Amino acid sequence: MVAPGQDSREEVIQAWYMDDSDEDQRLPHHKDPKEFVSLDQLAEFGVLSWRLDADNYETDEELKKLREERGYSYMDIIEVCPEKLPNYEEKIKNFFEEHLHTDEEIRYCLDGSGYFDVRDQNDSWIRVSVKKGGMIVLPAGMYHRFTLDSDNYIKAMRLFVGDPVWTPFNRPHDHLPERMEYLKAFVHKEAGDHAVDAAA
Ligand SMILES: CSCCC(=O)/C(O)=C/O
Ligand SMILES: [Fe+2]
Repeated sequence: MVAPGQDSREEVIQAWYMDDSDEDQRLPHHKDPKEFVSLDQLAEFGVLSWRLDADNYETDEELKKLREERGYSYMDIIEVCPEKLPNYEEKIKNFFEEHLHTDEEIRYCLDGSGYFDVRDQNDSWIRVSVKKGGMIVLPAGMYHRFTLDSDNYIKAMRLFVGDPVWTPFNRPHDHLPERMEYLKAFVHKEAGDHAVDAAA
């Protein structure tokens, strides 16, 4: 049930600052006290989010429109669990290495759940919990990582503009043009704003 004025995305996507403990990566890792991050704050770092009808993704007009608008021509479905994912242990390890891509990472959770961790502008980790119906876009050039949560299962749609490139560039890869573009657009943007203000 969504209260008036409440954003229904928050039922399936939540974000918070992480603690520094080395405990099991699949635990929530909240700070004490908890420090939540709103979906609007995430959007300031370039992380976009939607809530869609995961039970009817094959016929969903909203998904179709979104794909057309954003040019997401490619789609496949990945299930992350030992029975379904070849080289499961190696993949799980690689997903949790901090990395970036030179394209957007677009994931739509069709079932299960997982954590996408992203860096804020001060390099602190924000944990983004995505459940069934939640779709997120991480911008090209943003450092991030992925882990299953303690339910140990996610089924996700992967979308891409054109032929998919999954290559992860593990940190540090700060010299890549996409990294520099990301910093300019979402991290150093205030410096750019001040320069514009000063010039006005
Ligand atoms: C839930 S999709 C698996 C994670 C993944 O594809 C990726 O690139 C994480 O950064
Ligand atoms: Fe990734």
